[in-house]
Amino acid sequence: MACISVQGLTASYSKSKILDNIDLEFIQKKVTAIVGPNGSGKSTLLKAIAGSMKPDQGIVHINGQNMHSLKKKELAKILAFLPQSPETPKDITIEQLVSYGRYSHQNLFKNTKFEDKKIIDWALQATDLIQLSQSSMSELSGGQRQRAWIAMALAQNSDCLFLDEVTTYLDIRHQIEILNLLKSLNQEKSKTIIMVLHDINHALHYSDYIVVVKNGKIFAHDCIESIVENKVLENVFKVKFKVLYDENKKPFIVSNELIN
Ligand SMILES: Nc1ncnc2c1ncn2[C@@H]1O[C@H](COP(=O)(O)OP(=O)(O)OP(=O)(O)O)[C@@H](O)[C@H]1O
Repeated sequence: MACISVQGLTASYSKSKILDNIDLEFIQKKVTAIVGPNGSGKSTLLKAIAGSMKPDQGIVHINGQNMHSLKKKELAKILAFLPQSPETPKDITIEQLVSYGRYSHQNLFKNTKFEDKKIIDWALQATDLIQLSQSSMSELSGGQRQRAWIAMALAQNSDCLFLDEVTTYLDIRHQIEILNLLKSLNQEKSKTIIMVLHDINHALHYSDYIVVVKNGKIFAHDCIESIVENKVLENVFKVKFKVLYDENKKPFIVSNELIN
């Protein structure tokens, strides 16, 4: 069953059309990686689907509901979106930033403070930020800041997570920690994860499906096995990939040769 269905999505900046009449269905409770060349429209696609950019045309349904008819708080309970370079507010601590993730769950009549605090602490723990929780966001390294934003998205505790290049700035250990965490949220808490990734091996290892974007269109959308079998990634990136398999029969690629 699709949890997010996109029909006829077209989006532009000023007068230049970036996304051209896109139809797409994301499968509920699965991990989908969006890959494609620089400038192909991946971030624009994520923004337009997540509602942070107004499309020219098209409709997005989430769990059968027209996304544009949902109030901000309702949408935030269903979907958390972490853009590529979020603007960091000055003079707030990591813990304060993460607590913003609870906004959609708070209301005037019900005291949810204890539950909120528990989830905020869990998100800080999961992103290895407990020791830094009282540090100011303006004093952090790029990777620490990125982890704080991830923690905020996790604290939102929504069904779907939309993440744009979530591993940017992270060292290899934190990259794997975050990707393992996302996979476990998918497997144990049935979260639907949709993430733009540049690292093809991460996409092959951590996702169930891959969407390939090229020139503002969907070039392919398939399971890992078919994407690899049909040499889709070679065709789109024009790079020769040698495909190897790990002990769990998961494919990974080695590449150092361009296709002209
Ligand atoms: N705010 C903006 N204003 C105008 N043009 C933009 C803006 N953001 C992106 N673009 C243009 O839209 C096109 C698609 O950009 P987008 O960021 O969606 O691509 P991408 O596939 O995510 O790229 P990358 O892999 O480099 O992050 C590019 O040509 C880019 O220059």
